[in-house]
Amino acid sequence: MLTINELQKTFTIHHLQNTFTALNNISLHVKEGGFLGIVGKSGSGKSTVLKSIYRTYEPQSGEILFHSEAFGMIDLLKASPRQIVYLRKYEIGYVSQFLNVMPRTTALELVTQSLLDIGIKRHDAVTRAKEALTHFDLEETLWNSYPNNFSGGEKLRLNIACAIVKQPRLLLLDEPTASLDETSKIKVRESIEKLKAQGTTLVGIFHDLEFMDGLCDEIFTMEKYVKGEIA
Ligand SMILES: Nc1ncnc2c1ncn2[C@@H]1O[C@H](COP(=O)(O)OP(=O)(O)OP(=O)(O)O)[C@@H](O)[C@H]1O
Repeated sequence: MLTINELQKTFTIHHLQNTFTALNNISLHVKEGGFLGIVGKSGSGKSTVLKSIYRTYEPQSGEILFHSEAFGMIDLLKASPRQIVYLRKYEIGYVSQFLNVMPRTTALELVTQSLLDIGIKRHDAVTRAKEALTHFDLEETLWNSYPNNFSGGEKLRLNIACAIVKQPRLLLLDEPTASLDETSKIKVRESIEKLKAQGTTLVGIFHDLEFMDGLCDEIFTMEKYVKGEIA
């Protein structure tokens, strides 16, 4: 489903005129329906890998081969902006700790919209959106409120609902449970298990190794790259 070959990403800090390597020849593979957990020290490049797959970042070299339903085998680094927009809409989901709120869009409308975007009829979209919000324990009193004033945990649960409700073929999870309490974490785990059972392929970063236990099929450990050496 996803094969990364020799991925290299450097960042240039312009005001310091300094370029450093964040990813040095990363190669990994995730089979269809599998769950790969990425672990490693802080700053070792875990989020950079996910952001490169989602094409938020553009790596300098390497390949990210994704088995797309629409485009067949595609190198995400070479995909056109249109193809990336399509894949983000229909095939690849990304959940982080942060919510991109749309101005004057209520929580319910936000989740509904992500279903309307993929062609679900409004009536069904609203029903499924309500089910997702209920599942993630977002109080009904909040459904018609604007999320910019939500607490961190509420925003996060809304964010997860928006991504999961679309049932993407590949779901990238960038520490989505970081600020959640135990009960909410269990909800997220249940949803991930359900997605897995439906055949969704997952790549996730979780600091909480207990959370990953029994969920991941494989673990990839990032090694921090420092000045030409593996630290
Ligand atoms: N947009 C950026 N511009 C400059 N440097 C960046 C950028 N994004 C990440 N980095 C740097 O790249 C390195 C890897 O960052 P990344 O966020 O991928 O690490 P991580 O393993 O996910 O860390 P953590 O576990 O702390 O979230 C870090 O040194 C970070 O400061």
